[in-house]
Amino acid sequence: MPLIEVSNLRKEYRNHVAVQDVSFSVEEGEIFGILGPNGAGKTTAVECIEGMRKRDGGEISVMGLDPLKDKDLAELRESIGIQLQQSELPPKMKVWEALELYSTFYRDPVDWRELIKDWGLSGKADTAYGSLSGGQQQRLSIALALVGKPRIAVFDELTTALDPHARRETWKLIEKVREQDVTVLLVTHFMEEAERLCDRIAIIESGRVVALDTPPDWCPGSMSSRSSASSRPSRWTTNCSPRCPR
Ligand SMILES: Nc1ncnc2c1ncn2[C@@H]1O[C@H](COP(=O)(O)OP(=O)(O)OP(=O)(O)O)[C@@H](O)[C@H]1O
Repeated sequence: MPLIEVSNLRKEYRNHVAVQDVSFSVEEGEIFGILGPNGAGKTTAVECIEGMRKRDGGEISVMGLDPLKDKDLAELRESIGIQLQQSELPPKMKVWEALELYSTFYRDPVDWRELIKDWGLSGKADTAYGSLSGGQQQRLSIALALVGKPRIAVFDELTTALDPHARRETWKLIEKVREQDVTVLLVTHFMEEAERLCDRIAIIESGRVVALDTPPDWCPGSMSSRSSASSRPSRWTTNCSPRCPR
């Protein structure tokens, strides 16, 4: 049984339909990518999965739990690690303070001192969040997502603000998360990132899944009859992968 199953998800904001019809499933142990241009509905879709937003239609099952049901949601929050958004921590909060605070959110948290070691933050425990480099902030973000010993981690544009070197370093960390038996849902703008990391990807445009595949089988040309390639932002309009069969 898939760990996450999304069927015909729909979400509206007032009179704007952000997610029209999104369906995919994620198997345990996968790194599953969600790729698409700005405003496509990627974040909205993952927030419905996390239970941060209430869907307007369709079905979602995460480990057999329905994020719309309050009883299930409490259980779900114990099992999903959600990445910190950049503005969520006060700049003066120290690394250890953030980890200790997050530990209080979970029934059975991991010892945050181990996370500091595991995620390369030794020597930074007393450093304020605002004084960390971009890469260090992302390390903390990953560590915070793992405090509750989740089965699923959701990373939404974790590498967008990073330079290419820090981005590649962060890719290694995402692989390390998977090695710890955590299933990863990864929202990204970068095709290269999806190709490098993901077992499968869903490409979302205008609130719909327009391609669902393993990265080597996917290429922008294969979508030309379903969407306008010229309307895609350059950040994710890449050439086909060298592994692309076309
Ligand atoms: N709280 C909100 N209220 C109203 N409209 C919203 C809200 N959040 C998102 N939207 C709109 O819903 C659509 C989908 O937004 P969403 O953030 O899910 O897209 P995205 O694919 O994650 O985009 P990005 O890559 O830019 O983060 C966009 O048109 C956005 O403007």
